[in-house]
Amino acid sequence: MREYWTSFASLLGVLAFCQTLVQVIFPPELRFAFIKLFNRILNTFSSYFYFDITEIDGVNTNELYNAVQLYLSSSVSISGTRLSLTRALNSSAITFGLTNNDSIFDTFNGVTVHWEHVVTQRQAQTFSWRPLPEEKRGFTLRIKKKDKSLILDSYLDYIMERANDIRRRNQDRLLYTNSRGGSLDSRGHPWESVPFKHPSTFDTLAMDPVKKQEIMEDLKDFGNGQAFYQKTGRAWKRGYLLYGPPGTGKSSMIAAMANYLGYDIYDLELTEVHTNSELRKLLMKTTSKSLIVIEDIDCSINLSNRKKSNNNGNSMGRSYYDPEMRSGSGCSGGAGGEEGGNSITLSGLLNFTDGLWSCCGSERIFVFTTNHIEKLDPALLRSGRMDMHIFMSYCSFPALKILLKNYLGNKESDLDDKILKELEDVIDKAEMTPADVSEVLIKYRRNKDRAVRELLGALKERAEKNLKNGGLRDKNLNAVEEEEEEEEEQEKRALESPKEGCDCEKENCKKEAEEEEKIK
Ligand SMILES: Nc1ncnc2c1ncn2[C@@H]1O[C@H](COP(=O)(O)OP(=O)(O)OP(=O)(O)O)[C@@H](O)[C@H]1O
Ligand SMILES: [Mg+2]
Repeated sequence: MREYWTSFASLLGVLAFCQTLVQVIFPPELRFAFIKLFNRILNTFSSYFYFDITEIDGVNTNELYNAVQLYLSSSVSISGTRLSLTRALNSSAITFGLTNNDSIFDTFNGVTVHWEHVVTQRQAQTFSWRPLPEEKRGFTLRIKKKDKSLILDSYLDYIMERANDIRRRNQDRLLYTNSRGGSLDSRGHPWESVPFKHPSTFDTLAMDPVKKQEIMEDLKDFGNGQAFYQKTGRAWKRGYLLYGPPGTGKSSMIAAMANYLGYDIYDLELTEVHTNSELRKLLMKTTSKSLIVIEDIDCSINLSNRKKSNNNGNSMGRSYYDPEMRSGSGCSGGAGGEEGGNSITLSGLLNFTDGLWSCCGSERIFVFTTNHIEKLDPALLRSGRMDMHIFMSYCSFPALKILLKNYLGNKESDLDDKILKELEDVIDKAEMTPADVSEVLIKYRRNKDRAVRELLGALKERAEKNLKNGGLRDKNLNAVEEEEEEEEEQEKRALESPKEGCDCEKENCKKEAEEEEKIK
């Protein structure tokens, strides 16, 4: 041991002597060049490559530095006794990382590399447009020369990807809106964002479990489908159309999708978009891994330019009518056509979802919602644009069981068999939305038995009312059809009626002329 210390002291002595020699022999301006040359000679004989990744690259922040920091924070092999903890803005998670001048080994594709977090004091600045931090921070990656070509590029790509993943997972979801009506913020961004904290998940969503599972699997396949989309030459995007009466969970489903995939939401207010090119610009400013949502699509765009045949009824063979016709269902105004003074068109919207521009960025999901699928143009509904059509129905028995569990903590076995049977018998006839059912459950939730009884009462009452009205949905659907027929008839009459001074040979022109003659 003593010998070891003696040799160590001699080595230090030699080094100190060399340093003094360098200082004496080389003037300060040559000293730096000498050290560089010395390092270069050392590197030539070294079996390693070293890569410095500094925090600030010139005057710009180096994205790779931040990515490495995040990546290493997730590394399972971090085992030091001192770690740095950070919580970023808009993040609810705390990440830990290497402290100053600490180091760590990492393995990628069977190759081991070494990372060192290097922190030094920055030399006093004379003048700079942008004040730099006092500390100069960076990571040094040491990698064996023979391994460099094998892994360097793919390793760095992997780090960037992992870091983005971690960032997204740690960061709160963001909800973007374009409600500023086309004006840009100080950074030239057309979207405004707020943290998105909707608690809806697929667990809380009341719907048929088989359908729910199918949607979840579809979303998962999409999220993991990069290679598939690449291989098949398809843009990595998917469209979902959610349709059904108000209060059946369309918006809740969107929130559940975003929470499930960890995506941000872009809530596109079409009435605030004035031209097709503005729509395209908005699309270009969305990030990947996001849901682009247009709610109540039938109210957002004027579909009067659709072909007549599409206007008449339900081209998809599905239709329903909301008995309580909420105020929004009338869809006043809209973004399109002369009424709103906007020139955004259906074809602009189709291009938005499926044109070449829709492929800028990737991994994006378009979600449209509507209460009236029959009003939508088939072009909008076709596969490739809206790949999956999801009908959000009135509360079914399986959905009711989910609501009872969520709101009252009741399992199926907790409920009396007789009540359960009664609920099952009446639920479909009642045609109550999950929103209506939840309202009853919220009101009486402190007394579970009463809540179930009250719900049963409300369902029976609604079922009876529906029976008396001869099935509200059918009745109202007929009313809509009659109204549409009447409108059509009026349009036909308007087309056929003679204009002033008309001298055509049409039958009704002749008749009217005769009548006028009689009156005279
Ligand atoms: N399927 C459902 N599962 C769980 N909760 C639901 C469901 N449907 C509705 N709700 C409850 O009702 C409320 C309204 O639902 P939501 O806003 O999702 O309906 P919607 O279909 O989007 O209605 P609208 O067509 O009017 O926009 C939600 O806050 C939610 O609590
Ligand atoms: Mg909604």
